[in-house]
Amino acid sequence: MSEPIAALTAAQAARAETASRDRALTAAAGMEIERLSAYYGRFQALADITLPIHPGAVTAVIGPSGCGKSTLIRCLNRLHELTPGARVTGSVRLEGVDIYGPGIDPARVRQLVGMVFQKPNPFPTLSIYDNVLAGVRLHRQRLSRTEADEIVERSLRAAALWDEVKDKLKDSGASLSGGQQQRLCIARALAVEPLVLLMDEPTSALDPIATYRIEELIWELKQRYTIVIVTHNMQQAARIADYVAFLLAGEERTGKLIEFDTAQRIFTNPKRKETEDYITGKIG
Ligand SMILES: Nc1ncnc2c1ncn2[C@@H]1O[C@H](COP(=O)(O)OP(=O)(O)OP(=O)(O)O)[C@@H](O)[C@H]1O
Repeated sequence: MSEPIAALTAAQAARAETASRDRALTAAAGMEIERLSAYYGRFQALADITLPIHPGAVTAVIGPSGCGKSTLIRCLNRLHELTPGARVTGSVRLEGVDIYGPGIDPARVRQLVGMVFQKPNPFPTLSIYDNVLAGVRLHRQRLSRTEADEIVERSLRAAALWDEVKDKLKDSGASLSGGQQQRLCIARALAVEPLVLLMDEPTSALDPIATYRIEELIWELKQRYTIVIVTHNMQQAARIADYVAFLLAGEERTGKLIEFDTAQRIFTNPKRKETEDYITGKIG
């Protein structure tokens, strides 16, 4: 078991800090979702989902509106349970360790499995510089100026934003364009050294050029991170995904996994008729 994963409990978090940094530089982590069901109160939003998230690859989660795509990825970093009345059964393993297991610190899980949302959400009152550091400061009380500068530059470079903002780091995050704001949010997520990056429709609020830049960035990021992206856009899934999970909800509105395969198989030769109907636009 690798060092940062073994140290998901709060007690070991400090020792894991360095190991996590080293690891993030070298290898991406895989996840295994097994018999996962998710509920909002008595309503079952997802039933019995089992699929692998392959390391260093992009997995796209697709399916019609309301089939449970967002719910699924929110279960991968324990965000789902923050909704009052929400709960999860089954397991999600990160490098072999069940993130729902006893003694696991959810805050640590959310650090290792980062999230970027649909609408760019930089903190409007914070500068670009402080936006990048916002998550880091939750985990590290003491941060020298040199360390902070290094994290800001490394994260902004990784998010392909450094050249555009390096001369105005003290400007408000809200002064940037929508696409730049989304890359700032990606920089903020990367600054805490995650192993996996979850993206919930990260380009749906962006114009085609900003979308293209984010897609290019996702290509670069998968060299170092495992990425799971929710998208409604089939062309986007075909362009960027290595693997695709197709979900569908029946009349009872509970989402189920219909098919998981390589993107190439899903888009050229899906096994299930429902998948073919969805990707050809007949349903959804
Ligand atoms: N906070 C909540 N309380 C109760 N039900 C919810 C809540 N959030 C989502 N749901 C329900 O759970 C189901 C799955 O929602 P989810 O947002 O995960 O679907 P989705 O596939 O991501 O949809 P979309 O593509 O429209 O974003 C839907 O029936 C939705 O109405």
